[in-house]
Amino acid sequence: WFVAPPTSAASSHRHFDSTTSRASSPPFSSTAQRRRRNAAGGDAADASTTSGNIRGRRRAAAARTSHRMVASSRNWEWGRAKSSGDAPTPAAQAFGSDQELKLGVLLLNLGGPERPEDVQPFLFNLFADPDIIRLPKLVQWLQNPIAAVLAARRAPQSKSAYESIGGGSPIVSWTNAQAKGIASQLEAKGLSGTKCYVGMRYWHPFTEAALEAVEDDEINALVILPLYPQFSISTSGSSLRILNEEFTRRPEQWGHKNVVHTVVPSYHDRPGYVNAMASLIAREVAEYTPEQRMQGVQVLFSAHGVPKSYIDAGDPYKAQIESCVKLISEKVDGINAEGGPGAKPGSSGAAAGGVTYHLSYQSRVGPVEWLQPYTDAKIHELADNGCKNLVVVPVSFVSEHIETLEEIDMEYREVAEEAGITNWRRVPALNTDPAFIEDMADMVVEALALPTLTVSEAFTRNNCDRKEAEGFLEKALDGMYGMPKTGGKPPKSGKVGGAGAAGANASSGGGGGADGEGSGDKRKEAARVLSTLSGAAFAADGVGREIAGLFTATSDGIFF
Ligand SMILES: C=CC1=C(C)c2cc3[nH]c(cc4nc(cc5[nH]c(cc1n2)c(C)c5CCC(=O)O)C(CCC(=O)O)=C4C)c(C)c3C=C
Ligand SMILES: [Fe+2]
Repeated sequence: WFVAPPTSAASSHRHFDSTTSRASSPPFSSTAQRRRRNAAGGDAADASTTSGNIRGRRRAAAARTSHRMVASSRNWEWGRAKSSGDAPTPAAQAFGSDQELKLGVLLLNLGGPERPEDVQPFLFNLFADPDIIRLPKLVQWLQNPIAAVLAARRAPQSKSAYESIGGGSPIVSWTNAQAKGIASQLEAKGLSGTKCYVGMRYWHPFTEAALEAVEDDEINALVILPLYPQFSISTSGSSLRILNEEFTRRPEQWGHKNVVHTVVPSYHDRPGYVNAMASLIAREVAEYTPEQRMQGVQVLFSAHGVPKSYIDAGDPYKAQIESCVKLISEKVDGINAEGGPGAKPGSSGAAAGGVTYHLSYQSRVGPVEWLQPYTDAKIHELADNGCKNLVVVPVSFVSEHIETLEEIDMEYREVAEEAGITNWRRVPALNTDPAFIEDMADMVVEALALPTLTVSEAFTRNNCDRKEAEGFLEKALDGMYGMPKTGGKPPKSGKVGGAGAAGANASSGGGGGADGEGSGDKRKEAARVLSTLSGAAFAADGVGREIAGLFTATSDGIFF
Protein backbone atom coordinates (compact mmCIF):
# COMPACT_ATOMS: atom_id res chain seq x y z
CA TRP A 1 0.00 0.00 0.00
CA PHE A 2 0.88 3.62 -0.32
CA VAL A 3 2.15 5.56 2.68
CA ALA A 4 0.54 8.98 2.91
CA PRO A 5 3.08 11.78 3.15
CA PRO A 6 3.69 13.26 6.57
CA THR A 7 2.16 16.67 7.14
CA SER A 8 4.34 19.70 6.58
CA ALA A 9 5.13 19.73 10.30
CA ALA A 10 7.03 16.47 9.89
CA SER A 11 10.61 16.46 11.00
CA SER A 12 13.31 16.97 8.45
CA HIS A 13 17.02 16.98 8.17
CA ARG A 14 18.98 20.19 7.72
CA HIS A 15 16.21 21.82 5.75
CA PHE A 16 14.50 25.11 6.18
CA ASP A 17 10.82 24.98 6.60
CA SER A 18 8.30 27.78 6.27
CA THR A 19 6.01 26.03 8.74
CA THR A 20 8.49 26.27 11.58
CA SER A 21 10.39 29.32 10.27
CA ARG A 22 13.65 27.84 11.48
CA ALA A 23 16.03 25.05 10.76
CA SER A 24 14.05 21.91 11.49
CA SER A 25 14.81 19.12 13.88
CA PRO A 26 18.09 17.20 13.99
CA PRO A 27 18.48 14.35 11.53
CA PHE A 28 16.16 11.43 11.86
CA SER A 29 14.11 11.94 14.97
CA SER A 30 14.67 9.04 17.25
CA THR A 31 10.98 8.16 17.70
CA ALA A 32 11.39 4.77 16.11
CA GLN A 33 14.62 4.12 17.95
CA ARG A 34 13.05 5.10 21.25
CA ARG A 35 10.04 2.95 20.62
CA ARG A 36 12.16 -0.05 19.86
CA ARG A 37 14.45 0.57 22.79
CA ASN A 38 11.42 0.72 25.09
CA ALA A 39 9.88 -2.38 23.62
CA ALA A 40 13.02 -4.47 23.86
CA GLY A 41 14.66 -2.81 26.83
CA GLY A 42 17.91 -2.57 24.91
CA ASP A 43 19.59 -0.48 22.24
CA ALA A 44 18.06 0.08 18.81
CA ALA A 45 20.16 -2.51 17.02
CA ASP A 46 19.33 -5.27 19.47
CA ALA A 47 15.67 -4.32 19.54
CA SER A 48 15.19 -4.40 15.80
CA THR A 49 17.13 -7.62 15.37
CA THR A 50 15.20 -9.31 18.13
CA SER A 51 11.82 -8.19 16.94
CA GLY A 52 12.71 -9.20 13.38
CA ASN A 53 13.64 -12.71 14.44
CA ILE A 54 10.54 -13.23 16.50
CA ARG A 55 8.39 -11.98 13.70
CA GLY A 56 10.33 -14.11 11.27
CA ARG A 57 9.89 -17.32 13.26
CA ARG A 58 6.21 -16.70 13.76
CA ARG A 59 5.32 -15.91 10.19
CA ALA A 60 8.05 -17.30 8.00
CA ALA A 61 6.07 -20.28 6.82
CA ALA A 62 3.07 -18.23 5.72
CA ALA A 63 5.25 -15.67 4.02
CA ARG A 64 7.20 -18.32 2.12
CA THR A 65 3.97 -19.82 0.86
CA SER A 66 2.59 -16.50 -0.37
CA HIS A 67 5.82 -15.47 -2.06
CA ARG A 68 6.38 -18.85 -3.62
CA MET A 69 2.98 -18.34 -5.19
CA VAL A 70 4.12 -15.01 -6.58
CA ALA A 71 7.35 -16.53 -7.76
CA SER A 72 5.67 -19.27 -9.70
CA SER A 73 3.02 -17.01 -11.20
CA ARG A 74 5.79 -14.78 -12.60
CA ASN A 75 8.12 -17.71 -13.18
CA TRP A 76 10.55 -15.88 -10.96
CA GLU A 77 13.59 -17.37 -9.32
CA TRP A 78 13.60 -15.47 -6.08
CA GLY A 79 16.68 -17.03 -4.65
CA ARG A 80 18.93 -16.78 -7.65
CA ALA A 81 20.47 -13.85 -9.45
CA LYS A 82 19.58 -13.77 -13.13
CA SER A 83 22.71 -12.14 -14.39
CA SER A 84 25.79 -12.78 -12.30
CA GLY A 85 26.39 -16.11 -10.69
CA ASP A 86 25.99 -16.22 -6.96
CA ALA A 87 25.59 -12.52 -6.26
CA PRO A 88 22.85 -11.99 -3.70
CA THR A 89 19.46 -10.59 -4.62
CA PRO A 90 17.30 -8.54 -2.26
CA ALA A 91 14.62 -11.19 -2.38
CA ALA A 92 17.10 -13.96 -1.66
CA GLN A 93 18.60 -12.07 1.22
CA ALA A 94 15.44 -10.92 2.91
CA PHE A 95 13.20 -13.81 2.03
CA GLY A 96 15.95 -16.41 2.21
CA SER A 97 16.58 -15.59 5.87
CA ASP A 98 14.16 -16.64 8.54
CA GLN A 99 12.38 -13.31 8.26
CA GLU A 100 9.13 -12.42 6.62
CA LEU A 101 9.75 -10.32 3.52
CA LYS A 102 8.51 -6.83 4.29
CA LEU A 103 8.97 -5.02 1.03
CA GLY A 104 9.13 -1.25 0.67
CA VAL A 105 9.57 0.93 -2.41
CA LEU A 106 11.12 4.34 -1.89
CA LEU A 107 10.32 6.79 -4.68
CA LEU A 108 12.69 9.75 -4.80
CA ASN A 109 11.86 13.06 -6.39
CA LEU A 110 12.78 16.71 -6.13
CA GLY A 111 9.68 18.17 -4.48
CA GLY A 112 8.17 21.60 -4.85
CA PRO A 113 6.64 24.37 -2.79
CA GLU A 114 2.99 23.91 -1.96
CA ARG A 115 2.24 27.56 -1.07
CA PRO A 116 3.79 30.91 -2.00
CA GLU A 117 5.46 31.20 1.41
CA ASP A 118 7.23 27.89 0.81
CA VAL A 119 9.05 29.18 -2.25
CA GLN A 120 12.01 30.89 -0.62
CA PRO A 121 12.82 28.17 1.91
CA PHE A 122 12.39 25.58 -0.85
CA LEU A 123 14.90 27.50 -2.94
CA PHE A 124 17.21 27.75 0.05
CA ASN A 125 17.15 23.97 0.46
CA LEU A 126 17.89 23.57 -3.24
CA PHE A 127 20.80 26.02 -3.35
CA ALA A 128 22.19 24.68 -0.07
CA ASP A 129 22.66 21.32 -1.77
CA PRO A 130 26.33 20.78 -2.64
CA ASP A 131 25.19 18.77 -5.66
CA ILE A 132 23.38 21.83 -7.04
CA ILE A 133 25.93 24.51 -6.14
CA ARG A 134 29.24 22.66 -6.21
CA LEU A 135 31.87 24.54 -4.24
CA PRO A 136 35.51 23.57 -3.76
CA LYS A 137 36.24 22.03 -0.34
CA LEU A 138 38.04 25.13 0.87
CA VAL A 139 34.93 27.29 0.69
CA GLN A 140 32.22 24.74 1.39
CA TRP A 141 31.53 26.43 4.71
CA LEU A 142 30.01 29.25 2.67
CA GLN A 143 27.37 26.96 1.14
CA ASN A 144 24.51 28.11 3.38
CA PRO A 145 25.19 31.86 3.24
CA ILE A 146 25.48 31.60 -0.54
CA ALA A 147 22.23 29.61 -0.65
CA ALA A 148 20.50 32.23 1.47
CA VAL A 149 21.54 35.06 -0.82
CA LEU A 150 20.64 33.15 -3.99
CA ALA A 151 17.27 32.04 -2.59
CA ALA A 152 16.39 35.59 -1.56
CA ARG A 153 17.38 36.91 -4.99
CA ARG A 154 15.43 34.29 -6.93
CA ALA A 155 12.33 34.01 -4.74
CA PRO A 156 10.27 36.85 -6.28
CA GLN A 157 10.74 35.54 -9.82
CA SER A 158 10.02 31.93 -8.79
CA LYS A 159 7.06 32.95 -6.69
CA SER A 160 5.36 34.68 -9.57
CA ALA A 161 5.97 31.62 -11.75
CA TYR A 162 4.36 29.39 -9.10
CA GLU A 163 1.52 31.90 -8.73
CA SER A 164 0.78 31.57 -12.43
CA ILE A 165 0.12 27.85 -11.92
CA GLY A 166 -2.05 28.29 -8.83
CA GLY A 167 0.50 29.16 -6.12
CA GLY A 168 2.26 25.83 -5.68
CA SER A 169 3.69 22.84 -7.46
CA PRO A 170 1.56 19.79 -8.28
CA ILE A 171 4.67 17.58 -8.17
CA VAL A 172 3.84 16.08 -4.76
CA SER A 173 0.28 15.15 -5.61
CA TRP A 174 1.38 13.56 -8.89
CA THR A 175 4.17 11.67 -7.15
CA ASN A 176 1.73 10.46 -4.48
CA ALA A 177 -0.65 9.31 -7.19
CA GLN A 178 2.21 7.44 -8.89
CA ALA A 179 3.11 5.79 -5.57
CA LYS A 180 -0.47 4.69 -5.12
CA GLY A 181 -0.60 3.32 -8.66
CA ILE A 182 2.66 1.39 -8.27
CA ALA A 183 1.49 -0.09 -4.96
CA SER A 184 -1.73 -1.32 -6.50
CA GLN A 185 0.11 -2.73 -9.54
CA LEU A 186 2.44 -4.59 -7.17
CA GLU A 187 -0.60 -5.89 -5.35
CA ALA A 188 -1.97 -7.12 -8.67
CA LYS A 189 1.35 -8.83 -9.37
CA GLY A 190 1.08 -10.74 -6.12
CA LEU A 191 3.30 -8.58 -3.94
CA SER A 192 0.52 -7.63 -1.61
CA GLY A 193 1.42 -5.55 1.40
CA THR A 194 4.24 -3.72 -0.38
CA LYS A 195 4.48 -0.16 0.88
CA CYS A 196 5.41 2.74 -1.37
CA TYR A 197 7.06 5.75 0.24
CA VAL A 198 7.68 9.17 -1.30
CA GLY A 199 10.89 11.00 -0.38
CA MET A 200 11.43 14.51 -1.74
CA ARG A 201 14.82 16.19 -1.77
CA TYR A 202 13.92 19.84 -1.11
CA TRP A 203 10.39 19.93 0.28
CA HIS A 204 7.81 17.87 2.12
CA PRO A 205 7.57 14.96 2.37
CA PHE A 206 11.35 14.98 2.83
CA THR A 207 13.47 11.90 2.11
CA GLU A 208 14.44 11.81 5.77
CA ALA A 209 10.79 11.58 6.84
CA ALA A 210 10.23 8.77 4.34
CA LEU A 211 13.18 6.87 5.83
CA GLU A 212 11.69 7.27 9.28
CA ALA A 213 8.47 5.75 8.01
CA VAL A 214 10.42 2.87 6.43
CA GLU A 215 12.10 2.28 9.77
CA ASP A 216 8.84 2.54 11.74
CA ASP A 217 7.26 -0.04 9.44
CA GLU A 218 10.23 -2.38 9.94
CA ILE A 219 10.74 -2.84 6.22
CA ASN A 220 13.48 -5.39 5.58
CA ALA A 221 13.79 -5.16 1.78
CA LEU A 222 13.82 -1.75 0.18
CA VAL A 223 13.82 -0.96 -3.54
CA ILE A 224 15.02 2.60 -4.10
CA LEU A 225 13.66 4.16 -7.24
CA PRO A 226 14.57 7.74 -8.19
CA LEU A 227 11.74 9.00 -10.40
CA TYR A 228 14.16 10.67 -12.82
CA PRO A 229 14.40 8.48 -15.94
CA GLN A 230 17.95 9.71 -16.60
CA PHE A 231 20.59 9.81 -13.90
CA SER A 232 22.13 13.16 -13.01
CA ILE A 233 24.51 13.93 -10.19
CA SER A 234 22.29 16.96 -9.49
CA THR A 235 19.07 14.96 -9.05
CA SER A 236 19.22 11.20 -8.39
CA GLY A 237 22.82 11.61 -7.20
CA SER A 238 21.81 14.23 -4.68
CA SER A 239 19.00 12.09 -3.27
CA LEU A 240 21.31 9.09 -3.06
CA ARG A 241 23.85 11.21 -1.18
CA ILE A 242 21.25 11.80 1.56
CA LEU A 243 20.55 8.07 1.76
CA ASN A 244 24.23 7.21 1.74
CA GLU A 245 24.92 9.59 4.61
CA GLU A 246 22.13 8.12 6.71
CA PHE A 247 22.96 4.50 5.85
CA THR A 248 26.59 5.09 6.79
CA ARG A 249 25.66 6.90 9.99
CA ARG A 250 23.39 4.13 11.24
CA PRO A 251 24.62 0.77 9.96
CA GLU A 252 22.74 -1.06 12.74
CA GLN A 253 19.48 0.07 11.11
CA TRP A 254 20.39 0.25 7.44
CA GLY A 255 23.03 -2.48 7.14
CA HIS A 256 22.08 -5.42 4.93
CA LYS A 257 21.53 -7.65 7.95
CA ASN A 258 18.57 -5.49 8.93
CA VAL A 259 17.40 -3.93 5.65
CA VAL A 260 18.46 -5.24 2.27
CA HIS A 261 18.31 -2.40 -0.19
CA THR A 262 18.84 -2.06 -3.90
CA VAL A 263 18.79 0.95 -6.23
CA VAL A 264 17.35 1.30 -9.72
CA PRO A 265 19.52 4.27 -10.74
CA SER A 266 17.79 5.09 -14.05
CA TYR A 267 15.37 3.65 -16.56
CA HIS A 268 15.89 5.81 -19.64
CA ASP A 269 16.21 2.78 -21.92
CA ARG A 270 13.53 0.50 -20.51
CA PRO A 271 11.16 -0.59 -23.26
CA GLY A 272 8.15 0.11 -21.03
CA TYR A 273 9.17 3.72 -20.43
CA VAL A 274 10.20 4.25 -24.06
CA ASN A 275 6.93 2.79 -25.37
CA ALA A 276 4.81 4.84 -22.97
CA MET A 277 6.54 8.04 -24.07
CA ALA A 278 6.30 7.10 -27.75
CA SER A 279 2.56 6.42 -27.49
CA LEU A 280 1.93 9.82 -25.91
CA ILE A 281 3.90 11.52 -28.70
CA ALA A 282 2.21 9.57 -31.50
CA ARG A 283 -1.16 10.50 -30.01
CA GLU A 284 -0.22 14.19 -30.00
CA VAL A 285 1.12 14.10 -33.57
CA ALA A 286 -2.15 12.49 -34.63
CA GLU A 287 -4.02 15.57 -33.46
CA TYR A 288 -2.70 17.50 -36.46
CA THR A 289 -4.91 17.59 -39.53
CA PRO A 290 -3.82 15.55 -42.58
CA GLU A 291 -2.86 18.84 -44.28
CA GLN A 292 -0.67 19.86 -41.36
CA ARG A 293 0.99 16.47 -41.27
CA MET A 294 1.69 16.83 -44.99
CA GLN A 295 3.60 20.04 -44.13
CA GLY A 296 5.72 18.09 -41.63
CA VAL A 297 5.71 18.00 -37.86
CA GLN A 298 8.71 18.93 -35.71
CA VAL A 299 8.98 17.06 -32.40
CA LEU A 300 11.19 18.89 -29.90
CA PHE A 301 12.35 16.92 -26.86
CA SER A 302 13.02 19.47 -24.15
CA ALA A 303 15.10 18.10 -21.28
CA HIS A 304 15.95 19.92 -18.07
CA GLY A 305 19.48 21.25 -18.50
CA VAL A 306 22.48 20.95 -16.20
CA PRO A 307 25.65 23.02 -16.23
CA LYS A 308 28.03 21.71 -18.88
CA SER A 309 30.70 21.30 -16.20
CA TYR A 310 28.66 18.45 -14.68
CA ILE A 311 28.99 16.43 -17.87
CA ASP A 312 32.72 17.22 -17.96
CA ALA A 313 32.88 15.84 -14.41
CA GLY A 314 31.35 12.52 -15.50
CA ASP A 315 27.59 13.08 -15.10
CA PRO A 316 25.93 10.39 -17.30
CA TYR A 317 22.87 12.61 -17.80
CA LYS A 318 23.54 13.90 -21.33
CA ALA A 319 24.39 10.46 -22.73
CA GLN A 320 21.24 8.97 -21.18
CA ILE A 321 19.06 11.79 -22.50
CA GLU A 322 20.46 11.33 -26.01
CA SER A 323 20.05 7.59 -25.85
CA CYS A 324 16.43 7.69 -24.76
CA VAL A 325 15.53 10.42 -27.26
CA LYS A 326 16.88 8.15 -30.00
CA LEU A 327 14.95 5.14 -28.71
CA ILE A 328 11.71 7.06 -28.29
CA SER A 329 11.99 8.66 -31.74
CA GLU A 330 12.59 5.27 -33.35
CA LYS A 331 9.56 3.91 -31.54
CA VAL A 332 7.35 6.80 -32.71
CA ASP A 333 8.56 6.18 -36.25
CA GLY A 334 7.76 2.51 -35.75
CA ILE A 335 4.21 3.30 -34.64
CA ASN A 336 3.73 5.59 -37.63
CA ALA A 337 5.29 3.09 -40.03
CA GLU A 338 2.65 0.60 -38.94
CA GLY A 339 0.06 3.14 -40.01
CA GLY A 340 -0.26 4.56 -36.52
CA PRO A 341 -2.16 7.73 -35.81
CA GLY A 342 0.75 10.06 -36.61
CA ALA A 343 1.61 8.60 -40.03
CA LYS A 344 1.86 11.02 -42.92
CA PRO A 345 -1.33 10.70 -44.97
CA GLY A 346 -1.03 8.62 -48.07
CA SER A 347 2.38 7.25 -47.16
CA SER A 348 3.96 4.32 -45.44
CA GLY A 349 7.28 3.77 -43.71
CA ALA A 350 9.02 5.65 -40.94
CA ALA A 351 10.95 7.96 -43.24
CA ALA A 352 7.74 9.15 -44.80
CA GLY A 353 6.10 9.78 -41.46
CA GLY A 354 6.70 13.48 -41.83
CA VAL A 355 8.03 13.77 -38.30
CA THR A 356 11.46 15.23 -37.52
CA TYR A 357 13.03 15.06 -34.07
CA HIS A 358 15.13 17.58 -32.17
CA LEU A 359 16.60 17.87 -28.68
CA SER A 360 17.19 20.95 -26.55
CA TYR A 361 17.70 21.83 -22.88
CA GLN A 362 15.53 24.10 -20.73
CA SER A 363 15.41 25.72 -17.28
CA ARG A 364 18.88 27.19 -17.27
CA VAL A 365 19.68 29.03 -14.04
CA GLY A 366 22.60 31.40 -13.52
CA PRO A 367 25.33 32.64 -15.76
CA VAL A 368 27.46 29.56 -16.45
CA GLU A 369 27.16 27.54 -19.64
CA TRP A 370 24.55 24.76 -19.51
CA LEU A 371 23.91 21.98 -21.95
CA GLN A 372 23.04 23.36 -25.37
CA PRO A 373 21.09 24.06 -27.49
CA TYR A 374 18.83 25.98 -25.14
CA THR A 375 15.14 25.37 -25.78
CA ASP A 376 14.24 28.99 -26.59
CA ALA A 377 17.10 29.24 -29.10
CA LYS A 378 16.05 25.95 -30.68
CA ILE A 379 12.45 27.16 -31.04
CA HIS A 380 13.72 30.28 -32.82
CA GLU A 381 15.89 28.15 -35.10
CA LEU A 382 12.94 25.89 -36.00
CA ALA A 383 10.72 28.89 -36.66
CA ASP A 384 13.41 30.46 -38.86
CA ASN A 385 13.44 27.23 -40.85
CA GLY A 386 9.71 27.49 -41.51
CA CYS A 387 8.32 25.22 -38.78
CA LYS A 388 4.59 25.66 -38.26
CA ASN A 389 3.70 22.45 -36.43
CA LEU A 390 5.65 21.94 -33.22
CA VAL A 391 5.17 19.25 -30.57
CA VAL A 392 7.20 19.83 -27.41
CA VAL A 393 8.01 16.76 -25.29
CA PRO A 394 9.14 17.18 -21.67
CA VAL A 395 11.59 14.30 -21.61
CA SER A 396 13.31 14.41 -18.25
CA PHE A 397 10.22 14.77 -16.06
CA VAL A 398 7.62 12.13 -15.31
CA SER A 399 5.04 14.44 -13.79
CA GLU A 400 3.63 17.89 -14.38
CA HIS A 401 5.25 20.68 -12.41
CA ILE A 402 6.46 24.23 -12.81
CA GLU A 403 8.86 23.49 -15.67
CA THR A 404 6.11 21.95 -17.79
CA LEU A 405 3.10 24.03 -16.76
CA GLU A 406 4.77 27.43 -16.63
CA GLU A 407 8.04 27.30 -18.51
CA ILE A 408 6.93 25.15 -21.45
CA ASP A 409 3.20 25.87 -21.58
CA MET A 410 3.49 29.61 -21.04
CA GLU A 411 6.99 30.93 -21.71
CA TYR A 412 8.14 28.69 -24.57
CA ARG A 413 4.71 28.69 -26.14
CA GLU A 414 4.84 32.49 -26.25
CA VAL A 415 8.34 32.34 -27.77
CA ALA A 416 7.08 29.90 -30.42
CA GLU A 417 3.95 31.82 -31.32
CA GLU A 418 5.78 35.12 -31.52
CA ALA A 419 8.28 33.44 -33.84
CA GLY A 420 5.48 32.32 -36.17
CA ILE A 421 4.89 28.73 -35.08
CA THR A 422 1.14 28.58 -35.41
CA ASN A 423 0.29 25.03 -34.37
CA TRP A 424 1.81 24.41 -30.95
CA ARG A 425 1.23 21.21 -29.00
CA ARG A 426 2.76 19.80 -25.83
CA VAL A 427 2.90 16.14 -24.88
CA PRO A 428 1.63 15.59 -21.32
CA ALA A 429 4.00 14.22 -18.71
CA LEU A 430 3.58 10.52 -17.98
CA ASN A 431 1.93 11.18 -14.61
CA THR A 432 -0.21 8.08 -13.93
CA ASP A 433 -0.15 6.72 -17.48
CA PRO A 434 -1.13 3.05 -16.96
CA ALA A 435 1.67 1.63 -19.15
CA PHE A 436 4.25 3.70 -17.30
CA ILE A 437 2.95 2.77 -13.85
CA GLU A 438 2.87 -0.89 -14.76
CA ASP A 439 6.44 -0.66 -16.00
CA MET A 440 7.51 0.98 -12.73
CA ALA A 441 5.97 -1.93 -10.84
CA ASP A 442 7.76 -4.39 -13.15
CA MET A 443 10.99 -2.55 -12.44
CA VAL A 444 10.51 -3.22 -8.74
CA VAL A 445 9.77 -6.89 -9.30
CA GLU A 446 12.82 -7.26 -11.53
CA ALA A 447 15.05 -5.40 -9.06
CA LEU A 448 14.19 -7.99 -6.44
CA ALA A 449 15.62 -10.76 -8.55
CA LEU A 450 18.76 -8.96 -9.68
CA PRO A 451 21.93 -8.64 -7.64
CA THR A 452 21.74 -5.72 -5.27
CA LEU A 453 23.10 -2.35 -6.29
CA THR A 454 23.71 -0.49 -3.04
CA VAL A 455 23.32 3.23 -2.66
CA SER A 456 27.06 3.70 -2.38
CA GLU A 457 27.70 1.54 -5.45
CA ALA A 458 25.12 3.50 -7.48
CA PHE A 459 26.67 6.70 -6.23
CA THR A 460 30.21 5.75 -7.27
CA ARG A 461 29.17 4.13 -10.53
CA ASN A 462 27.59 7.40 -11.65
CA ASN A 463 30.58 9.54 -10.70
CA CYS A 464 28.79 11.31 -7.86
CA ASP A 465 31.90 11.19 -5.71
CA ARG A 466 34.13 12.94 -8.22
CA LYS A 467 35.41 16.41 -7.47
CA GLU A 468 33.77 19.43 -9.07
CA ALA A 469 34.79 20.13 -12.63
CA GLU A 470 38.03 21.98 -13.05
CA GLY A 471 37.57 25.72 -12.78
CA PHE A 472 33.82 25.49 -12.18
CA LEU A 473 33.73 28.08 -9.42
CA GLU A 474 36.02 30.42 -11.28
CA LYS A 475 33.82 30.20 -14.36
CA ALA A 476 30.69 30.75 -12.28
CA LEU A 477 32.16 33.78 -10.61
CA ASP A 478 33.46 35.20 -13.87
CA GLY A 479 29.97 34.84 -15.25
CA MET A 480 28.44 36.56 -12.27
CA TYR A 481 30.87 39.45 -12.49
CA GLY A 482 30.01 39.82 -16.12
CA MET A 483 26.26 39.92 -15.63
CA PRO A 484 24.28 43.08 -16.21
CA LYS A 485 22.86 44.95 -13.25
CA THR A 486 19.15 44.79 -12.40
CA GLY A 487 16.42 46.90 -13.80
CA GLY A 488 15.98 45.26 -17.19
CA LYS A 489 12.91 43.36 -18.27
CA PRO A 490 13.36 39.62 -17.89
CA PRO A 491 14.09 37.94 -21.19
CA LYS A 492 10.98 36.54 -22.86
CA SER A 493 12.26 33.05 -22.58
CA GLY A 494 12.36 33.34 -18.84
CA LYS A 495 15.05 31.68 -16.85
CA VAL A 496 17.88 32.31 -19.24
CA GLY A 497 20.62 34.17 -17.32
CA GLY A 498 20.51 37.93 -16.97
CA ALA A 499 18.78 40.18 -14.50
CA GLY A 500 15.03 40.03 -14.23
CA ALA A 501 12.61 42.74 -13.18
CA ALA A 502 11.64 40.59 -10.23
CA GLY A 503 15.27 40.38 -9.25
CA ALA A 504 15.35 44.12 -8.64
CA ASN A 505 13.34 43.66 -5.50
CA ALA A 506 15.29 41.23 -3.43
CA SER A 507 12.76 41.24 -0.63
CA SER A 508 10.41 38.38 -1.31
CA GLY A 509 7.93 39.07 1.43
CA GLY A 510 7.42 35.32 1.67
CA GLY A 511 7.50 33.53 5.02
CA GLY A 512 10.64 31.46 4.68
CA GLY A 513 13.02 31.76 7.51
CA ALA A 514 16.10 31.15 5.45
CA ASP A 515 18.95 33.48 6.31
CA GLY A 516 19.18 36.35 3.98
CA GLU A 517 15.50 37.07 4.03
CA GLY A 518 14.34 40.48 5.16
CA SER A 519 14.57 43.99 3.85
CA GLY A 520 16.97 44.90 1.07
CA ASP A 521 19.01 46.99 3.51
CA LYS A 522 19.32 44.17 6.01
CA ARG A 523 20.45 41.80 3.34
CA LYS A 524 22.91 44.28 1.90
CA GLU A 525 24.32 44.64 5.39
CA ALA A 526 24.52 40.85 5.78
CA ALA A 527 26.20 40.60 2.41
CA ARG A 528 28.72 43.26 3.46
CA VAL A 529 29.50 41.34 6.66
CA LEU A 530 29.84 38.06 4.79
CA SER A 531 31.93 39.74 2.17
CA THR A 532 34.26 41.13 4.85
CA LEU A 533 34.44 37.79 6.66
CA SER A 534 35.14 35.77 3.57
CA GLY A 535 37.58 38.38 2.33
CA ALA A 536 39.45 38.26 5.62
CA ALA A 537 39.54 34.49 5.73
CA PHE A 538 40.85 33.97 2.22
CA ALA A 539 42.65 37.15 1.30
CA ALA A 540 45.94 35.28 1.47
CA ASP A 541 45.28 32.97 -1.47
CA GLY A 542 42.95 35.14 -3.48
CA VAL A 543 39.89 32.90 -3.08
CA GLY A 544 38.46 35.37 -0.59
CA ARG A 545 38.46 38.10 -3.19
CA GLU A 546 36.41 35.88 -5.45
CA ILE A 547 33.88 35.04 -2.74
CA ALA A 548 33.71 38.61 -1.48
CA GLY A 549 33.10 39.63 -5.06
CA LEU A 550 30.24 37.16 -5.32
CA PHE A 551 28.48 38.66 -2.32
CA THR A 552 29.09 42.21 -3.41
CA ALA A 553 27.81 41.36 -6.83
CA THR A 554 24.69 39.62 -5.50
CA SER A 555 23.87 42.41 -3.07
CA ASP A 556 24.14 44.84 -5.96
CA GLY A 557 21.31 43.13 -7.71
CA ILE A 558 22.64 40.23 -9.72
CA PHE A 559 20.46 37.20 -9.39
CA PHE A 560 21.42 33.62 -9.81
C1 LIG B 1 15.87 16.11 -14.63
C2 LIG B 1 15.38 16.98 -13.86
C3 LIG B 1 16.12 18.08 -13.23
C4 LIG B 1 17.46 18.43 -13.30
C5 LIG B 1 18.59 17.76 -14.04
C6 LIG B 1 17.62 19.60 -12.49
C7 LIG B 1 18.82 20.30 -12.29
C8 LIG B 1 18.90 21.56 -11.74
N1 LIG B 1 17.86 22.37 -11.32
C9 LIG B 1 18.36 23.58 -10.86
C10 LIG B 1 17.62 24.66 -10.35
C11 LIG B 1 16.24 24.65 -10.06
N2 LIG B 1 15.38 23.60 -10.25
C12 LIG B 1 14.13 23.97 -9.79
C13 LIG B 1 13.00 23.18 -9.77
C14 LIG B 1 12.92 21.90 -10.29
N3 LIG B 1 13.87 21.22 -11.03
C15 LIG B 1 13.42 19.99 -11.36
C16 LIG B 1 14.10 19.02 -12.10
C17 LIG B 1 15.46 19.03 -12.39
N4 LIG B 1 16.39 19.91 -11.96
C18 LIG B 1 12.11 19.86 -10.80
C19 LIG B 1 11.25 18.62 -10.93
C20 LIG B 1 11.81 21.03 -10.12
C21 LIG B 1 10.58 21.29 -9.25
C22 LIG B 1 9.53 21.95 -9.98
C23 LIG B 1 8.33 22.28 -9.17
O1 LIG B 1 7.22 22.10 -9.70
O2 LIG B 1 8.42 22.76 -8.06
C24 LIG B 1 14.18 25.30 -9.31
C25 LIG B 1 13.01 26.04 -8.68
C26 LIG B 1 12.05 26.59 -9.69
C27 LIG B 1 12.64 27.81 -10.32
O3 LIG B 1 12.86 28.78 -9.62
O4 LIG B 1 12.95 27.73 -11.51
C28 LIG B 1 15.49 25.74 -9.47
C29 LIG B 1 16.05 27.07 -9.08
C30 LIG B 1 19.77 23.51 -10.99
C31 LIG B 1 20.71 24.65 -10.60
C32 LIG B 1 20.11 22.26 -11.53
C33 LIG B 1 21.43 21.67 -11.84
C34 LIG B 1 22.55 21.96 -11.31
FE1 LIG C 1 15.79 21.97 -11.54
